[in-house]
Amino acid sequence: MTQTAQTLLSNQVSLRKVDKVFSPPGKPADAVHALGPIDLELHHGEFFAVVGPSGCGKSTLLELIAGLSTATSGEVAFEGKPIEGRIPDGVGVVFQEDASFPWLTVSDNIAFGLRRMKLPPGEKARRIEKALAMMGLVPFANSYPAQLSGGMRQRVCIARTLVTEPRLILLDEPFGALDQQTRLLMGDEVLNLWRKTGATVFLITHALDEAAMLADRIGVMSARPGRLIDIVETGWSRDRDSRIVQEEQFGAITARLWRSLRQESMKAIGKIEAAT
Ligand SMILES: Nc1ncnc2c1ncn2[C@@H]1O[C@H](COP(=O)(O)OP(=O)(O)OP(=O)(O)O)[C@@H](O)[C@H]1O
Repeated sequence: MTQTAQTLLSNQVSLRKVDKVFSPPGKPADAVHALGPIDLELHHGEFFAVVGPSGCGKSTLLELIAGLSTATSGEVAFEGKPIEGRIPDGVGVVFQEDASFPWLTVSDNIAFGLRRMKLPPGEKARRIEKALAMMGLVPFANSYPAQLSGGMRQRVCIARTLVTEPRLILLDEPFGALDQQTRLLMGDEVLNLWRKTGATVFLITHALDEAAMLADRIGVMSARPGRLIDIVETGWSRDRDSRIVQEEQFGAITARLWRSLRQESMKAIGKIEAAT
């Protein structure tokens, strides 16, 4: 096999020279160059996190991979096919805000993830049970979101994505609204589901410690327009959990992330101050 063919096989997502400019119609002076140029390959089964200063284009990057937004130039592909204007089959997305439906039970919230899939009823029930079990929600299957904590509601949202059995899971700051201890424990949950499903995970986070604990590789973005200025390999084993935050290597990784980010974050804050 040629090296190019091998690279194509091992890369699940590929971004080539991708730029995103938001241009309000009829107002060229208000165009915002949000991102790019970006080149990035995500490997099958890896855990990739992205950190970057506020407003640098992290969510924009995730939306391009999710097919929720279209690149102004360049190519974005999932499993060798261009991503065009819709979430590709095999991709699941979880957003920061609690997106559970208050009028549905936990079970029905999870079933909602399957609404567009034609599955035999037995298979539907099997997947819902599996997702409930994987996210520790079995005792709450008939509860309503209002009866759950914020962390549990976010688990419901993750379970709703899991039922589709995605090969790539996109997480946009999914624990941003949770307290620090719950975030660490949710990190363990996500590591567990990453191991059990074998899916690739792409996580956007503003928390350097979260990226350092969870990811195999961490992409560091510059201030807007966001480009990748560093990629840090953590070197953790696949069976890691939140206890690694006590390890020396953990401190070294977060220190390296901060070294790469500090100046970019100051630029981002400078821009905010200049604009206000
Ligand atoms: N639909 C849009 N129209 C115009 N500008 C947009 C749009 N979406 C995002 N932007 C701008 O693009 C830039 C990048 O936004 P994005 O939300 O991707 O950044 P982010 O890194 O995720 O931010 P944060 O860390 O604050 O969540 C910002 O300047 C934002 O205002």
